[in-house]
Amino acid sequence: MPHQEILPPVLHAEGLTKKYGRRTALDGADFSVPQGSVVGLVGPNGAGKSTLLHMACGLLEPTSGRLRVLGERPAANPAHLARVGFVAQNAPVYGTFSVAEHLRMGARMNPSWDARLAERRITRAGLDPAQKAGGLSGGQRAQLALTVAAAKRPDLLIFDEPAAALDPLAREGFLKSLTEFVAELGASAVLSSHLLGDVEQVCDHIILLGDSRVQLTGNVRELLAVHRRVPTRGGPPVGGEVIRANGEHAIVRIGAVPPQHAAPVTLEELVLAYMTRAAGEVQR
Ligand SMILES: Nc1ncnc2c1ncn2[C@@H]1O[C@H](COP(=O)(O)OP(=O)(O)OP(=O)(O)O)[C@@H](O)[C@H]1O
Repeated sequence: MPHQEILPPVLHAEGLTKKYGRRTALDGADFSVPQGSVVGLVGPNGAGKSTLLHMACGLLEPTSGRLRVLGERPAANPAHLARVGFVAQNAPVYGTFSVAEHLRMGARMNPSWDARLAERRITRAGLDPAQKAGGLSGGQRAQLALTVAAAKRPDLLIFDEPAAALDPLAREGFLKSLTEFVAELGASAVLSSHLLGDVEQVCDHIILLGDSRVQLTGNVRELLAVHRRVPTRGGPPVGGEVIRANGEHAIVRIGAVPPQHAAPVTLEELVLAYMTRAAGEVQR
């Protein structure tokens, strides 16, 4: 049998907790995501998404618990730092530097810099190398930030709300580039987003945060396979755990004997059901 290397999870958390003073941003999070995944990190405002991403990049230390990125402590050493590319919220770039200067700076700072990949991508995105980054549109800026993060050939790309401010066309272009980069590099990616359509389009794994806790996590296809929308006309649904009952339907996590008249759910319905349940628990 050929030797198969077992890769550590791209992200692995046990009891991961972050407090800012008395405020708890993340409370005892447990999850594990296999390498090669594209992970959607979703949840309402203030759920702890940026906090989690900043811990994964080593910008913040957990208060307690454990987080491993590609099998090591976040930013454990320069070699590990080089394996992770981070694009912060609003795709920050240096306004007075040209596109070409961004690439030169990237080459100087990263030993693994792939100049050909960077130049090819800049051309494909239609960016003028001589243009100052301050004059780029939001979509162009996002493409530049993505290229700079990806040209160091990381094993993991992390994005904090990468497409939030982009119009639908620019967003589509950005998500297409992201998917192509991930495929070309053979990398994993984590992106936080409020846009469930984007998550559905590019992610094969989700982590849903709500009320500072993990409400749902797993492979999207597997999660969709074990949830159903069930009519509530004939009384409360049987055959599973009711996640959310809403007027005529309930979203149910199916048990050993699936409920009758059950229909498949979309990722949006699933996420909304768990988010609503988490919000209800907070109000109680
Ligand atoms: N530096 C900080 N000091 C104090 N509290 C903070 C700090 N950063 C975040 N918080 C709090 O921690 C919680 C989680 O914030 P975080 O920014 O991680 O959420 P988020 O899910 O990324 O939100 P959004 O979707 O609005 O960007 C919030 O209650 C927030 O007010």
